Amino acid sequence: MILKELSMLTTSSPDIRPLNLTFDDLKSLNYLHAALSESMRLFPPVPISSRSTVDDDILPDGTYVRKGWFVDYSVYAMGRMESLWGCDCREFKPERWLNDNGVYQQAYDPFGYLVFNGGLRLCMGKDLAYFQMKLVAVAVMHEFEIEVVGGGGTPERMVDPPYSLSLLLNMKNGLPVRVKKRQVAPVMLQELRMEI
Ligand code: HEM
Repeated sequence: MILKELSMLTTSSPDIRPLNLTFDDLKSLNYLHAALSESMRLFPPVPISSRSTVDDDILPDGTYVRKGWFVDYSVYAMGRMESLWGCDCREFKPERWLNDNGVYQQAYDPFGYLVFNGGLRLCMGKDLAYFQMKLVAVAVMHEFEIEVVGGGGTPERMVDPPYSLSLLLNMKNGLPVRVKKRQVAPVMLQELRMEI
């Protein structure tokens, strides 16, 4: 699906010329945006977070916390909760982020998706991060064919390489892939006159 979406940008650019992209082109990649959100739901780059209380308090569910206590929450576990995502919560399904017209929509409950935290402490680089991820994904997919080595699963089944838990979520042994260079010119970002 991502390649199909990408091909809509490439039809006007023969392979020998650079693929000229604008910010609006990147914005229009709804399926890629959804696939990134879905990847981070299952594999959040910041998998666990912690807060300490400045005073005695009572959490919305009635849990009592004393001054100086730590309250941790697992973004990784939240991304796999049936109560938040439904019975297909363990499936990789970018469509859950798209409305009937295929346009990206935010998660129903923004506090159920804390990949970039939420509320007043929402990550200030969120939009920039999506922009960078989309740009890199487009550039790589345009120029290379990538095949996961060792059977990474089918589109219906979630690819689940082993991860090691730390402050950031790292793949334990990396993800071996076979890379084949395609005979195409590189991607250019028009506004920045930048070759990716
Ligand atoms: C996929 C990429 C990224 C992820 C998953 C991410 C995630 C997060 C998370 C979870 C927090 C909350 C930390 C906390 O309060 O415990 C945060 C805060 C923040 N992030 Fe990001 N981030 C990403 C990229 C970026 C980028 C590219 C920038 C800047 C260029 C950025 C700038 C910030 C800043 C300034 C805060 C502090 C916001 C505040 O506390 O008011 N982040 N990010």
